[in-house]
Amino acid sequence: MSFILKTDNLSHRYSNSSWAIRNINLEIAHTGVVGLLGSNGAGKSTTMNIICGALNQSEGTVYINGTDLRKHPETAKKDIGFLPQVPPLYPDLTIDEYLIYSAELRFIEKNKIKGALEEVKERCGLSHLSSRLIGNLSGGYRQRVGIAQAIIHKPKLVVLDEPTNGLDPNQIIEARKLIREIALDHAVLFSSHILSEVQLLCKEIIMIEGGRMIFSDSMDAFNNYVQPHSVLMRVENRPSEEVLLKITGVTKVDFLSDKQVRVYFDGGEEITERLLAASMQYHWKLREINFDKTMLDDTFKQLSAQTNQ
Ligand SMILES: Nc1ncnc2c1ncn2[C@@H]1O[C@H](COP(=O)(O)OP(=O)(O)OP(=O)(O)O)[C@@H](O)[C@H]1O
Repeated sequence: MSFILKTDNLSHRYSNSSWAIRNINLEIAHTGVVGLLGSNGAGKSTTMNIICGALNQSEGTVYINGTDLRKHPETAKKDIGFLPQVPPLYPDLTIDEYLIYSAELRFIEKNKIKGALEEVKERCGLSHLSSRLIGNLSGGYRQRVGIAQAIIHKPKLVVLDEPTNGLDPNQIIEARKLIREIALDHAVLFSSHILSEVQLLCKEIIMIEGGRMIFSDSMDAFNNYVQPHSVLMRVENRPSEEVLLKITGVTKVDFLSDKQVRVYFDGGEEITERLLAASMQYHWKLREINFDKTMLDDTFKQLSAQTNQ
């Protein structure tokens, strides 16, 4: 199989400190969005900076479309577009001036720059703002300009480091839409520390924590992993533990008070129907029932523990 991005045991330590990332093995073979999820300091930016050639790794290899980035940076970088965490924007330039400059940096032939500029502005919804100074743009539009410079040379791989950070909810929705469109004909590596953000955008997810990869699979597999395993019930009349434990699927019961009980279960969400039926039969007077979603921190812990076994 040929990969747009492949990393072999990528590891990095800043000067003499401990490993910032260790043995990161990534493979991206097709278009679409791959999410790189990790809490602050997990190693996302370090990984992305290395993949884009902005930082030299201490160990390991990055292949872009089969080319070793360290050995042949010019060839490899033609296929990379990068929006770093702090976008490299010049507030005193207009959008046109900045994107033309970006096109020149990317060695786009002179007679093709105008076409590339118009196409990328159209794609990123910037055509009506061509001569606006970047310094006068809203955060959302600045981020679009950042994305535009990352795709102006039509790279196979687009790397976006926390592109929705600092945007307001409407701007986040717009940015998400744009990233989805770009992912139709590019492979996009997208980082975030927000699980729901990655769940909304990505078909595949890679989680790193403490510089190590702790999960890499489809979003479906991840969602199955974080399926809720307990429900919280609020009732008027305290149920009997014996009755609860006899309900199919129920594995454990914790009484938080006489009116609040956490029920652990194996299996799917049909548990609620069984609890509802039991409530009718035993007159618990069920007032509320909610799934306890596994918190991201817990998920990190569970996955880390599993990986380190
Ligand atoms: N220039 C640097 N010098 C020394 N240590 C660094 C440097 N940059 C990052 N680190 C350290 O490397 C580790 C990984 O940081 P990195 O910025 O890659 O994480 P991140 O997942 O991108 O976090 P964030 O979302 O906060 O940017 C952290 O322990 C961080 O303190």
